[in-house]
Amino acid sequence: MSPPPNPNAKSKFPSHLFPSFQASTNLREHVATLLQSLSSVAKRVVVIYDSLMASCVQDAIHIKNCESYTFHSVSAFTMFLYFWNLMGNPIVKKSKNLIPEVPSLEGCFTTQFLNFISSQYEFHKFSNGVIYNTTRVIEKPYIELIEGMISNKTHWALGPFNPLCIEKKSNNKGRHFSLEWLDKQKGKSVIYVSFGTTTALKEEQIIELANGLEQSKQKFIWVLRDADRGDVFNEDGVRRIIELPKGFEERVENEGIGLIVRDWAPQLEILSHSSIGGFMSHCGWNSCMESITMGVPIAAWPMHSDQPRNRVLVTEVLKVGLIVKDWNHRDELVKSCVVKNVVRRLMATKEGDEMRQNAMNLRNEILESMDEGGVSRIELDSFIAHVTR
Ligand SMILES: O=c1ccn([C@@H]2O[C@H](COP(=O)(O)OP(=O)(O)O[C@H]3O[C@H](CO)[C@@H](O)[C@H](O)[C@H]3O)[C@@H](O)[C@H]2O)c(=O)[nH]1
Repeated sequence: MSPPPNPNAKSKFPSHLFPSFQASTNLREHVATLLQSLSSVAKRVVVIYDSLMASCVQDAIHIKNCESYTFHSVSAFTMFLYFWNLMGNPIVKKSKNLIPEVPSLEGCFTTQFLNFISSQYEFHKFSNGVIYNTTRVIEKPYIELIEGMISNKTHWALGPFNPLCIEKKSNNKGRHFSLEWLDKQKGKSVIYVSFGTTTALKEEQIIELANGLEQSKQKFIWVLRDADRGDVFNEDGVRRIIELPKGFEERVENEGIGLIVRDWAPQLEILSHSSIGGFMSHCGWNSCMESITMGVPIAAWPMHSDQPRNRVLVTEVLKVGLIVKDWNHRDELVKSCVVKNVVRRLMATKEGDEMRQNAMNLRNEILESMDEGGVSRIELDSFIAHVTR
């Protein structure tokens, strides 16, 4: 049973989810039974498994017509750095200017979780290939560096896995209230603030963020929710009522400045809305991909895991974002004046316009890459041809 998230923990890493990771290792026998039964009725059984569940799939190697492919749900940039660091940072040819300085993993994970990752990685040797939720349009150099380092496997960049075009419903029936609110705002005038599914902020930080958003005088939608629990369907137990500064919510909503969403928000639909001009994000890789594919620049506030390194990719390599939280000062509060300044820089300056343009250029390149003959299309076709050969 996973405990609830702890917003006051020193590390923002969601250790409360660890029992779920451990529990997943019990699936090995069930997976093996399933694969055996499928293998007797199919020409080939193809398993694509999350890299953190490699031990569950280890028996696939003993099934003659079964193949397994590791899926990494993080950026190729962070995967490259992880492998490269494991190998002792060897000199890599043609890597000049490609490997920026990045934070160490200190403060990113718990030791318990790092040990869990290592215990799963020893089973990757059994996989027939590796899949990434990325595209060569944005991470070609890092995929090529991985290919150079791990040359005994084929690597496929099959992302982005999120839809690139979101159809707008013809009427408002069943549409989320945040989208209706966005319909009334000017183009690219609203910043979307959300920290994914694994972050719970402490009260003082929420107050600083609220004040900073209000002082920025920019419009915003803020998804104010705690990290998911291990069992997202379990409604039992006390949930935190997240307090905002007195009168804040009524004031910003009555004045039409901002909107607070206290539950699950339709992130992709929000990001694809023409009124959105920026995304304050923890830099979880799905959020980064969704933001880039919707042409929205990022105000980067990494919390844990791969996020501090994704921050480097977003702000320094791709140049589609600004830093809110400096990882060297991760134990300090982000003050309201910092929030105010970054939001204004992103939403209301020429520098922000340039980043919006950079993000839009990447979006367009990604869209083109999915057309016949484009790099992403070729990669997907190559994977399909491989598993259906
Ligand atoms: O109200 C919400 C909150 C989240 N989302 C979606 O939930 C996903 C969140 O994913 P992500 O941005 O990657 O953040 P985390 O949930 O924190 O993801 C974990 O997993 C990622 C890899 O899959 C890592 O990169 C992160 O560091 C790790 O925290 C995205 O698809 C969002 O669109 C919503 O749609 N509505």
